[in-house]
Amino acid sequence: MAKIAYFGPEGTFTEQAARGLAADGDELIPFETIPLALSAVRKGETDAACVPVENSVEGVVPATLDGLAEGDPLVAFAEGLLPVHFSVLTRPGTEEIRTVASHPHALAQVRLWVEANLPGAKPVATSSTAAAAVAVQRGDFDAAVTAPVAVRHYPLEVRATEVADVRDARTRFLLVRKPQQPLPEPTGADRTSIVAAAANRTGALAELLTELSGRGINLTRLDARPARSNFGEYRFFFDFEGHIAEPRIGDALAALRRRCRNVRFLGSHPRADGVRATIAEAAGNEDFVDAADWVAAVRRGELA
Ligand SMILES: O=C(O)C(=O)Cc1ccccc1
Repeated sequence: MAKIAYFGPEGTFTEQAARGLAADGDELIPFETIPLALSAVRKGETDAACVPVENSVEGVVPATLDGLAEGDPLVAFAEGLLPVHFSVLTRPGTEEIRTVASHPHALAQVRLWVEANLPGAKPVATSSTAAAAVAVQRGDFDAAVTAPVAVRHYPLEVRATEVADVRDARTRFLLVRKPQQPLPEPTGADRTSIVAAAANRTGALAELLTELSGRGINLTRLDARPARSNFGEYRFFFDFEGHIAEPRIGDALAALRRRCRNVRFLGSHPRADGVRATIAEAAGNEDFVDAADWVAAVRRGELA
């Protein structure tokens, strides 16, 4: 039985994702912000934390990327994918809707709907979609844009369901934990994540990318975030197909480390969508093993 911190309060999309990833009997504990959920697992108060990482419409969740790049290391060991459409909740009997509250990612995904259906209503950012429901219940705002499950937790009225400007929007969530534990086994449909503070000089990022492309490794995401300490310096977040246990990925990670001392491993785990890695010609694991065996044989004086 594990304890899992999640980005709450109760009724967030992240709670829904955490329930999908948790085992029977696991205890789910809400935290008001992403940094607080990450800090719970760092301090050992929980065994894992569930946080959103990227959305197909709005892109990355900056608090998660920054929270994983800084502080004691954490590694992702599982991921979940949720379809994202929203419900609009009000206090029962509300007639005029002047303010619409939600997490910024949610507001960005219902902007057209709000303009068309609640003209003149002012969007207000809250820490999460469920925090917006709490604020509406308290009387701070008129409407909340929430996950469909939120209405089960808060005594509010559903004014609209299936709200989304972009159909088929999806959000990816991670389960992270401290690194001193075995990594999940490779499955052939895995994702590896790293963050690297590339040097501030011509070609530094291109060199890192070339190490991956030269080994036929397909990137699934590349993001830059400010390093925060020095204006103009950036950290680069790479997600790519494959698992560190594979020779071809191990070889690439060693090369990245050689080029950039400041590289942090953020996890290798199965992909939620089950998409298998594309392997380029002469870049399969057996090619790397065969090449290393050949060098070893030559060194032993057995071949030329
Ligand atoms: O606020 C929430 O419910 C979250 O879990 C973050 C979020 C916000 C909008 C879309 C997906 C996830």
